[in-house]
Amino acid sequence: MPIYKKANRRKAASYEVLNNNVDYGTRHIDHLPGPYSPGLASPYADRTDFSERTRRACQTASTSFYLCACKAVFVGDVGTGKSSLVNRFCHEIFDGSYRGTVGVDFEVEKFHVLDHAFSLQIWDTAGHDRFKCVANYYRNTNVIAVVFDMTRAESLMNARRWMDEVMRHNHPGTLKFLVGTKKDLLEFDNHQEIESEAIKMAQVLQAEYWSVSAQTGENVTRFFRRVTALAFDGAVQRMMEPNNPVVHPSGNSLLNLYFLKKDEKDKKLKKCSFCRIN
Ligand SMILES: Nc1nc2c(ncn2[C@@H]2O[C@H](COP(=O)(O)OP(=O)(O)OP(=O)(O)O)[C@@H](O)[C@H]2O)c(=O)[nH]1
Repeated sequence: MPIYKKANRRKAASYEVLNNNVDYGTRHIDHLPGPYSPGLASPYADRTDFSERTRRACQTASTSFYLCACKAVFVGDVGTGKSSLVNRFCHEIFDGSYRGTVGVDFEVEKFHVLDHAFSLQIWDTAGHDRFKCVANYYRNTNVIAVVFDMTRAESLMNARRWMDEVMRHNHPGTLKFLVGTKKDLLEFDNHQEIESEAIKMAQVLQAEYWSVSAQTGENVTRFFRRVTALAFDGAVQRMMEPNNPVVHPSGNSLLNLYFLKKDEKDKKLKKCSFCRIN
């Protein structure tokens, strides 16, 4: 029996048959997924497992906590494939036609990390200059993914500008990724060539590099699982440091209200240990 779901809340009014091969097990994470390539320099190269403190906090029977959603912002030049990447992961769909994002779109993906419920808010922003006003949404993000099109070198050159722009609004500890899309369109040699440039750029940006294809799905799930696990690890660490200034993880009180209302049951039973929301 095929599953039907609205293809995209904003972009299309049509309904598409979802791929029944969606592996919902990908939302359960009990080991920290590795980086794109273990040999590549990455600021998080040594993060190959959850930190001991996080594991202990999650395993201790007496520790019961509820983490607010972490926020991941996707930015990059127009048409680089941000929406396609997000839609491939969230809905297992790929649409070859192009419909530019208007302003900002967001998805919420629910995970179970080390047996704790955890949500990732995915903010998919428009690359077009006329939506520069969306910069307000860059605030208080936990993860920044600068997306470039591997078939368009200039989109890689612009990655620095995008990273600087988002980092102006954020803490230096924000997790940073540089993601090359449309891997399927490149021959092996071309891919190697652009990849070596991208790795240099990732080092400059102090970001972890990934190469993906929304068309084939290559590396998409791996990438999102890595992002989620690192964000979770960071959130648990911050939760355990009560003396640190509380930086609100999602940066949008209206959205938090929405999630809290949605999880009314959870709210009654638990309170967010990080945000101290009662
Ligand atoms: N072959 C191939 N095409 C892709 C891939 N990812 C995206 N595309 C195509 O590239 C075009 C732009 O993709 P979008 O996902 O809409 O790009 P975007 O970055 O969200 O664009 P804006 O919202 O305007 O910033 C579309 O025609 C997609 O089908 C990919 O991995 N492989």
